[in-house]
Amino acid sequence: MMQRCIQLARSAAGRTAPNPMVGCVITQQGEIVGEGFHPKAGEPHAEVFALRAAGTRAHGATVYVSLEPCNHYGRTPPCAEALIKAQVSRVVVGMVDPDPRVSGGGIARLREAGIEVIVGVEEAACRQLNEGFIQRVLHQRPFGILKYAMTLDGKIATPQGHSAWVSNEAARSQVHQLRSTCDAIIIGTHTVARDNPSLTSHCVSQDNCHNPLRVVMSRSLQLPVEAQIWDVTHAPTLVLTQGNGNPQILQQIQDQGVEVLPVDQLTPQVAMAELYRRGCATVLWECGGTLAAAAIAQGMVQKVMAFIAPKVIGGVGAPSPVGNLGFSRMSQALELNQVTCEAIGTNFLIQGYLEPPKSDEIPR
Ligand SMILES: Nc1nc(O)c(N)c(N[C@@H]2O[C@H](COP(=O)(O)O)[C@@H](O)[C@H]2O)n1
Ligand SMILES: [Zn+2]
Repeated sequence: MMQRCIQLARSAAGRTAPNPMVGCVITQQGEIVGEGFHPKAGEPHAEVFALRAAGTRAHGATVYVSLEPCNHYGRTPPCAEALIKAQVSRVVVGMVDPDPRVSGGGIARLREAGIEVIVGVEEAACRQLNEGFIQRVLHQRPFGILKYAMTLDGKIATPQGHSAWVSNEAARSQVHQLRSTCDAIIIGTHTVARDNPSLTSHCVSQDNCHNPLRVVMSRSLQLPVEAQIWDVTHAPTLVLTQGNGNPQILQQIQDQGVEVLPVDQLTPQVAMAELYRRGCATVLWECGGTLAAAAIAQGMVQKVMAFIAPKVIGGVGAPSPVGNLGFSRMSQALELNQVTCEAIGTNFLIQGYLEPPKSDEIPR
């Protein structure tokens, strides 16, 4: 049932920030009588939809929910009260809500009302479902994912910068799917100029056409006038810049509907702070090696997703996915945790989590 909750929750992936993805299932004698998920911040919580579907069959029922029911008045009233009012008997919770407005309070309120509460069922999966929300709430910044595709010899392009395509079609389609679950994607000046990416989800499935906010970090504004990313018909674009870059390009892209925001110091940290302010929970770094290294060094990358293609392109000057981190010894290498490896046809996806950087190891 908790796996079903997670599946329901995921149907709103990319659309709930700053809120979490949550799914809820209500059962009577093992039979599902109501289901729901949280579709969007400002709309009712998953429990409310499931209770509506169950109606009077919620009396004496067991409720499964991937996140602790809330007990606060936010954009919506407390779910704990709704569950008490519906006279459910038992609530099975995936994980405690890290939001300090809830954080154990919902569970305590249900127990106080005489409802049996079981906590921590499929907890690891529930935590993974909401790694963006957890990062946002606990660290006041979005969860950063660095994604790249490289050849077997560690190159993301030829020495001339040509990169279409490193990975196979199935891997690229998985990236489109990934984009549809993110709130923003960041690239730098060179990626716009060299790759001309659209950075959309290409409407991966009928029920998920969500496109994240596309963010270009550009100090110089030495950007092409013609680029797919300036077409804001299907997805918005934000250019973060510093100082007085090229005023001509600035005017031209603004005329097309692109938002330009000058900041004092254009760094990955400042970009992520701005995206946090805008409500983002999960941010994808699809940038080149220099920006990727800066993002890692500033602790703005929590997860790495590396697509590896069995190709060898060679070339001493061919770019690699991560630029200079200032390390000179292999013992300084950043090791990923919870590593998984998945075959996608003849390509591989290796992913894992980065420890937060120790300030004495990485130059900032
Ligand atoms: N248990 C649960 N189910 C949901 O469907 C939810 N969206 C939440 N969210 C929690 O409530 C906070 C948001 O409250 P409002 O939507 O603004 O009323 C969010 O931070 C979570 O703590 N919980
Ligand atoms: Zn709630």
